[in-house]
Amino acid sequence: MTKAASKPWILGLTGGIGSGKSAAAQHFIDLGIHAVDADHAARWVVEPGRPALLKIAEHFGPGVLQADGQLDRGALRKLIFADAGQRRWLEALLHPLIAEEIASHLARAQSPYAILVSPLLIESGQYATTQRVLVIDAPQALQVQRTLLRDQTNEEQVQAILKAQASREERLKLADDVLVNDRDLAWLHSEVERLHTFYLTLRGGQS
Ligand SMILES: CC(C)(COP(=O)(O)OP(=O)(O)OC[C@H]1O[C@@H](n2cnc3c(N)ncnc32)[C@H](O)[C@@H]1O)[C@@H](O)C(=O)NCCC(=O)NCCS
Ligand SMILES: Nc1ncnc2c1ncn2[C@@H]1O[C@H](COP(=O)(O)OP(=O)(O)OP(=O)(O)O)[C@@H](O)[C@H]1O
Repeated sequence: MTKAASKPWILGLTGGIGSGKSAAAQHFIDLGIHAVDADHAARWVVEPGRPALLKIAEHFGPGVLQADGQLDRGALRKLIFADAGQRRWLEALLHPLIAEEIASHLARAQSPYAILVSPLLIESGQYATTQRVLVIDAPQALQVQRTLLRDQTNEEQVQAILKAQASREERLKLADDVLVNDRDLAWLHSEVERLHTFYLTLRGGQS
C-alpha cells in the first residue's frame, strides 16, 4: 500500500511593508526550508495570457499595461492605494487566484516545515491555513526608510500602503513568535537560525 502524502506543516511569516519578510525568508531558504511568497504568487497570476490581466485592463483601462503587454505595476499601485474601493476590487479578483497558487506550491514542499510569506497573512485570512505565525516586527520609521531605499517610490505612497495594512497591534495579537528586526542583517540571520532550530524541535524530526 502506498503511504498517503502528509500535509506540510506551515509557518506563516508576515509583517508590514519593508519589515524584512523577504530578507528573513531568504535565510530560512538558505537553511533548506521551502518558502512560497504571496507577492511572487501575485505576479504569476497576472502574467500576460492569464485571464486576470485582461480583467484588470478592462476594469482600469489600457493605462495599466506597458507597451509590451505586461502589467504596469507602478501605475496600478498608484491607483489602488489612492482608492480603497479599487483596491478591494483588485483583491477580490486576485486573492482567490493567489491562494490557489500558494496551495499548489506548498503541497510540493519536502522540507521539515514550509513557509508562507505574506504581507496580508492576517488581512486575507491566509493565517488559517498555517500552523504557526511568525511576525517580523520593525519600528514604522525603519519600515519606511528601508522601503524608500529599496523601491522607486515616495514617502506619501509608502504611508498609503501602511494605512491599507493591518496595524502592528493587530498583527502582534495573532503572533506565536515575533522577530524584532531593528538591527543589522547579521542579527536578523542569527534570529532566523534560532527560530529554525526551535521549529525543527517542534516538528520533532518529522518530515
Ligand atoms: C499593486 C501592485 C501591482 C503593486 O506592485 P509592486 O510590484 O509595486 O509591489 P509588490 O507586489 O512587490 O508589493 C510590495 C508590497 O506592497 C504591499 N501590498 C501589496 N498589495 C497590497 C494590498 N492589497 N494591501 C496592502 N498592502 C499591499 C505589501 O507590503 C507588499 O509586500 C501589487 O502589489 C498587487 O498586485 N497587489 C494586489 C495583490 C495583493 O493583495 N498582493 C499582496 C499579497 S497577497
Ligand atoms: N536588519 C536589516 N538591516 C538592514 N537592511 C535590512 C534589514 N532587514 C531588511 N533590510 C532591507 O530592507 C529592505 C526591506 O526588506 P524586505 O524586502 O525583506 O521587506 P519585506 O517585508 O519583504 O517588504 P515588502 O512587504 O515590501 O515586500 C530590503 O532592501 C532589505 O534588504
